[in-house]
Amino acid sequence: MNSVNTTIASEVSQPDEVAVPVQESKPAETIIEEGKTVGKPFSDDPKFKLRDVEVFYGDSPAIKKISLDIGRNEVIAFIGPSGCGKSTFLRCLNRMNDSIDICRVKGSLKLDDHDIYDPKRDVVELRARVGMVFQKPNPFPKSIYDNVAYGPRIHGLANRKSDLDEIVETSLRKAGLWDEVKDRLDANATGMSGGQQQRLCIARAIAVSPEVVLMDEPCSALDPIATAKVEELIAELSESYTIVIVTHSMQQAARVSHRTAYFHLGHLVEVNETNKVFTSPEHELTESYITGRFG
Ligand SMILES: Nc1ncnc2c1ncn2[C@@H]1O[C@H](COP(=O)(O)OP(=O)(O)OP(=O)(O)O)[C@@H](O)[C@H]1O
Repeated sequence: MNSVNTTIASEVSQPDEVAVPVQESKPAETIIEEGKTVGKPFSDDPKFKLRDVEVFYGDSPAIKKISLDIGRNEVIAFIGPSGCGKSTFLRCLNRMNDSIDICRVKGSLKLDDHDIYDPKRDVVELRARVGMVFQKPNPFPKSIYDNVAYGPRIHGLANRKSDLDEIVETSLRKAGLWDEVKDRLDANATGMSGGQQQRLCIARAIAVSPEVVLMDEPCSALDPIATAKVEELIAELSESYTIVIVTHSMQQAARVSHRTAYFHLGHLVEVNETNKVFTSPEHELTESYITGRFG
């Protein structure tokens, strides 16, 4: 999607050289202002409007007053060092954090102007609208067909077998998997390759016609060829869906996303067009990260 020619230092392997860690000049905490994000965190036509979001695990803050809009049909990548809160923030968008007893979420989180955390909200319906693909492919130990048909069945999206067949085929086609599996829809999904399993999980997520797909490091367990297929798929899906992707690969963020958000110690430090983040970041912490000084 974006062709970024800048060298992303931390991803270039130089086998003959010994990496010398470069010290940050100032501690990160001293150059982050709580609630202040540089760049362009807001959009004219937001799908998600997130304001002053804080997340705590027990008494420990994991997300500190983050405000961000996520646009309709935009692909936004969340990047940052391990433990900076990317996954925690992502999981707020469809209340996946609800299953963690010690997790508390504060602030205003709206999807199409409706409160995501409204106690009266139907969380099953929310998760159908905001689907999720996880780091490790997690197909059900059922047939390929039943994996994709599961969501439409429980949400009553197909009255007749022929309608269900059509949803299964369309979803597998959108996930770029139909040709590989059309002759073995009854085979168990656990017998597929890792890359096929991940595309099946994407087909399963889109079978219920979501508006948003959240992806938490969807390629970290895949080889480069399977990764390329999933990335192609993200580009195609972005025509119909809003996509939020957490990735450790800056190359991947550069390839697939329109905007990139850089997180650090629970803060959203910078968000901007992806090209800008990787060629001329505004914040010194973003620059340190993308040039491989830490992470
Ligand atoms: N279930 C949990 N219970 C307690 N603390 C948690 C839990 N999940 C995450 N945390 C803490 O919250 C902070 C943010 O974690 P999170 O997993 O969101 O970061 P991340 O940026 O996604 O990290 P990574 O890139 O390593 O996946 C970390 O300090 C982490 O230890």
